[in-house]
Amino acid sequence: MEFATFADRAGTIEAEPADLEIVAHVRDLLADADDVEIVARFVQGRVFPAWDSTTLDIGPSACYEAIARAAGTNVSADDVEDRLADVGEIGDVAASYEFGGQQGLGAFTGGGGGTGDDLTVREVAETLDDLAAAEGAGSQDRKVDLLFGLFNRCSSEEARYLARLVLSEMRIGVGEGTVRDVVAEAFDVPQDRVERALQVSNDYGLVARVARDEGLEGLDAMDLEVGRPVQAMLAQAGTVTDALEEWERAAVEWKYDGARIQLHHRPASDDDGNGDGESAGETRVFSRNMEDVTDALPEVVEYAEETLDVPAILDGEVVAIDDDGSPLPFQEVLKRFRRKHDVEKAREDVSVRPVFFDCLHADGTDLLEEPLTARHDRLRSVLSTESGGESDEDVEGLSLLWLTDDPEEIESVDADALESGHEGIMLKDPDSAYSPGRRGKHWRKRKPDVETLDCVVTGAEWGEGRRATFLGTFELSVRDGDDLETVGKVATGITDEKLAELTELLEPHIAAEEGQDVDLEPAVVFEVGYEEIQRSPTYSSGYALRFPRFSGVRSDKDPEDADTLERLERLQGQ
Ligand SMILES: Nc1ncnc2c1ncn2[C@@H]1O[C@H](COP(=O)(O)OP(=O)(O)OP(=O)(O)O)[C@@H](O)[C@H]1O
Repeated sequence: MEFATFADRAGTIEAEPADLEIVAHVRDLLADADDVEIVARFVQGRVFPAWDSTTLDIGPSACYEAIARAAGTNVSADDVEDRLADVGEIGDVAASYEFGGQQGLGAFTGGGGGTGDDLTVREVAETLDDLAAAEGAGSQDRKVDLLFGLFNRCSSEEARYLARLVLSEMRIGVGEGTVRDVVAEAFDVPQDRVERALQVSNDYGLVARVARDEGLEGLDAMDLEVGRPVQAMLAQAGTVTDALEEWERAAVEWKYDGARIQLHHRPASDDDGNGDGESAGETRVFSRNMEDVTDALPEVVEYAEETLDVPAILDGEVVAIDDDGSPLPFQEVLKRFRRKHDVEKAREDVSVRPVFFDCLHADGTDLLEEPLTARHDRLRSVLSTESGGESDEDVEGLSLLWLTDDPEEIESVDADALESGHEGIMLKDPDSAYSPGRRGKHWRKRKPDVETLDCVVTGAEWGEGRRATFLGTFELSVRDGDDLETVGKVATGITDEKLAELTELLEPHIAAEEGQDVDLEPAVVFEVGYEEIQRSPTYSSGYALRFPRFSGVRSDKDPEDADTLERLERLQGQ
């Protein structure tokens, strides 16, 4: 499909207010697209599959520079930025220039430019792949060159959607749910089977292509793949009473105070069955958001290599421990989690150990549909280094599980969990399947402490005096659909050292500044405690947090994972 056609259809979808009509337009778009795999991603504003943590790694200013270069010699990146400040949206800005005819890479890549001649969605996808792959010295220049080459071949409308795609701001009203429904409709396959295929693959493009080319049979044949992460099953807050009432008995586990990991392991073998001799084996570790964190957690890799002798996908938590093996607070894990350099040194300071509580796949068999208790049994057997007869306590790295209908036993498990330095307990429905990406009622978390909120940091103020070089007084927001609404400001509970760290973290996300006030693009999530939620006209959410306290950065969460206005309202009503 030509990118011009895609841009034209995207424009129609964006202008359409009615949901049903949007679905019809997207359905026609997918049905007409030869490159349905790419179009199904682009229309959601995705360049890569949902499971793939590859990023373009190109900031707004590099994008402005590419636009400026393609727009002509009289335009600078600053002009683009100024226009953005006036117009407010990068798509409108890009569409306001005339591109093409600039000498440089665009001229060599066959584009006459400006008329949307023959740029295809595939060429855009391939160029963005190259752009993402550029690394090392000079890579930023190479990225700008590649992007310039694309813009230089764009008509205004193509440029509008290219700019938005590159900066993850597509926003034409097409979400995951729409694409899921549309794939079912467009290729005449049942919705629940599309849903299942999405759960195991996490790839809307692939599912669309398989549905089109291979129909139901192809979809049903899609399985989990070791190495391709699955969305984590999530929990709701809950009580013991509710759990026992609904399920009669509950599977009770400690709620380990660490960070979620998903381990994908394929052991090395002499022969992988393909008749082509040896296979090297592979271990990958993914975070809650499916980012590849393997290199940061060598202990987990070592554990897998020592323990597992069948291919497996395991779900668990990585916990930081002190020299005696006692758990350290969650923030210590996060220090290790995204560490890219000096991992060995970091490991000397804080070491981590994995604890696994679920098994999604073992030795060629997917287990998502199996009941929790069966998955736990399978987990025990894959983690057991000696054969047979071991209890959970004897198996290193296995989360303990109590199956009980006795509230007193649950209380005592809870007390032990807290005593051991963990967060409390999880209550799980023993008969439930594993539902990737769902925050369903089959998993419930029970935490003793007051609730905290995970808020997006949307603004800040430069400090005064000795704090003049630090950002402080952070503006907090919660999600409301696609919007962010403010709920308060947090300034307390933060040391100077922490402020310096937060400044370093937030400074790249400054979108605008006026005097001491700074607007931040949504990128960072803070966990904050508070005493009360009050109704208040001061903030756009209509609520204010009383005595908000900074408790940490949720670097494992994206703004899309932050708390919602709905949750705030619920908590306020309690
Ligand atoms: N035994 C366990 N079973 C499931 N999750 C566990 C367990 N122990 C610790 N956890 C952690 O608890 C989290 C479940 O809570 P939830 O689904 O609400 O995630 P969350 O939004 O990260 O919440 P929280 O801020 O409470 O960690 C899991 O993501 C996991 O990281």
